[in-house]
Amino acid sequence: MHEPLPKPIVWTIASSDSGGGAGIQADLHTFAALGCHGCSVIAAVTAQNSTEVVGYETVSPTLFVTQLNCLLQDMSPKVIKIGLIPDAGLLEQLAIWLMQHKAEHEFLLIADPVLSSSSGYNFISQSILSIWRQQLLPLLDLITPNLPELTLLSDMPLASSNEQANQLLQWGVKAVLVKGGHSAETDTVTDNYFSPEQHFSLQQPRLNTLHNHGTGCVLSSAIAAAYAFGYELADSIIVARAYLQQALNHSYATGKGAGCLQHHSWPTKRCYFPQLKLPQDTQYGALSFAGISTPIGFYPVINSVQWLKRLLPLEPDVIQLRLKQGSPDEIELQIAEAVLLSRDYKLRLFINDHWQLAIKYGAYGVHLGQEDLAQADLNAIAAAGLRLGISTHSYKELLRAYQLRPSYIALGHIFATQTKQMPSQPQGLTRLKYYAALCDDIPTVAIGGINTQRLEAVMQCGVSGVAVVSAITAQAEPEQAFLLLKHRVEHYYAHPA
Ligand SMILES: Cc1ncc(COP(=O)(O)OP(=O)(O)O)c(N)n1
Ligand SMILES: Cc1nc(C(=O)O)sc1CCOP(=O)(O)O
Repeated sequence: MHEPLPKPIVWTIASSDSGGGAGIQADLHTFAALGCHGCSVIAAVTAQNSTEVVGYETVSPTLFVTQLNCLLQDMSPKVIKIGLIPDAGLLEQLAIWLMQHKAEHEFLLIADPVLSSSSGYNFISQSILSIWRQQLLPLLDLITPNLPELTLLSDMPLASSNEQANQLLQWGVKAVLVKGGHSAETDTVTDNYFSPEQHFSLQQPRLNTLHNHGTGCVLSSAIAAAYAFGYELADSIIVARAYLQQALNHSYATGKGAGCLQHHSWPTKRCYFPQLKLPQDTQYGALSFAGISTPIGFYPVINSVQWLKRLLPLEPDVIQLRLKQGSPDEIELQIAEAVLLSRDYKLRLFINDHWQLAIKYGAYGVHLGQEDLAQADLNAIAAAGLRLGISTHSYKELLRAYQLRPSYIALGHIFATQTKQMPSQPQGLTRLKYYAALCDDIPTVAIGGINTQRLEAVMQCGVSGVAVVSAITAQAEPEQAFLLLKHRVEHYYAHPA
C-alpha cells in the first residue's frame, strides 16, 4: 500500500450554521470537495434555517483560544479563512492571536467579513467594525466583502466601490475582492480585485436562483483551498469563482427559503469559468486569427537558422524560430532566410517575438508571450493572416489568452527547464490537464522540460502539440532525438491511449 498524498490543511475560524448551507458547515464542505483537510475554530453557534436566523451564542473566550492553540500545536495551516465572528471580544482576541503567530507560521489569511446574514440578521456593532478596520485589516492578505459590507467597512457611504476598496488597502489589507452579487447588473455578476500591484475583474452570467445561501462562505473557502494547493492568489480566485458558479448552477432547496449550493469537485468545465477583464486589454475588439491547418503535434523550438537547416531534411511539419541574440539586422536576415526555406520545405514556421518581421516576410505564424501582448499589434497580425500562439503559465494568463482566440495556446512550463529562467513554478501534469480541458476549442501545446520519458504522460493530458528545445538541441545526437520524438508524437496522435 502506498502512502496517500498529504492533504493541505486549511482552517476556518467562523460560526456554525445549523441549517448547513453557510458558515463552518459550508467551509468544511468546500475544503473537502477541493481536496483539502479542513479544521474549524468555532466562534459562535447560530440557530438558523433557510428563512431566518433565530439567535446565536458565542463560545467562551477561553474555549475560542484553546481551539486555536490546540490546532496550531499539531495541524498548522497553509491558509486560514475567517468568517462570521459576531463578538467584539472574540474578534479582538483573534487579532492579537494572529499577530503573535502569523509571521512564524506563514499562513495566508483570507477574511469574508460577514456583517449580516442574507436573511437580514445584523451581526455588527461599532466596536466590531473598529476592530476589523484597525486590528484585522493590517493582518489580512485578502478580504472578500460584498458591496454593503464594503460600504460599512470603508465608512464611505457616498464613495464608489473603487474608492472604498482603496480605503481598505490604505488601512493595510494586501488585497480586496469586491463581490458584485449585490450590484444592479441584471444579467452578469462582476467581482473586482484590487491590490497595489494589480486590478482585474471577473465577470460571469448571473444565475438567478433563490438557492444561494452561503455563497460568500463558499467563495472565500474555495479561494483558501486553491491557494493551499499552491496556486497564486489571482488563480485561486479564478478557480473559486468557477467552483462557486458550478455549485450555484446545481443548488437546491432545503426548506421554505434560500436553499444551499451543491458542492462538486475541482471545476474543469469552461462554462463555469469567468471572463477576465484586464485594464490593458480593453483596446481589443473581436479578433480573428487564422486557424492551424492540421494539429500541431511535434513542435521543435530552435534558436538559429543553422538549426533550421540541420532539421529541414528530417521533414519537420512545424517549427518555431526563437531568436534571442543578434543585432536587429542579423535577426531580420535570419527571419527572411528562414521564411524562404520554410516555403521550400512546406514547413509551418512560427516566429517568436518578432511579429513585424513575421508579417513582413510572410511567416506561417507568430508566437508571443504575455508581456509581448502589450507591445504587439494583434489586429495587424490577424489582418495579415498569420497564426498566433500565446504563452501561458497560469489560469489567469490562460483566460486572458483564451479570450483573444489565438490559433493555439502554449501551456508552460510543465516541468523544470534549464533552457529559460522562469519566473513561475513548473505547472505539472494535473494543472496541464485542467488547462487543456478549458481550451476544448483552441489547440494547445505543452512546453517546458519535456523529453522522451515524459512525452506520453504529457500528451495524455489532452494537449494537441508538444514543444521541445533541449530534448533536441542539447542531445548528443540531435537528429536521432528529433526523429524519435517525432515518431512517438505522430504515433500517439494516430493511436491515442
Ligand atoms: C510553444 C512555445 N511556448 C512558449 C514559449 C515561450 O514564449 P515567450 O513567453 O514569448 O518567451 P520567450 O520564448 O520569448 O522566452 C515559446 N517560445 N513557445
Ligand atoms: C522557451 C520556453 N518557454 C517556456 C514557457 O513555459 O513559456 S518553457 C521554455 C523552454 C523549453 O525548453 P525545454 O524544452 O528545453 O525545457
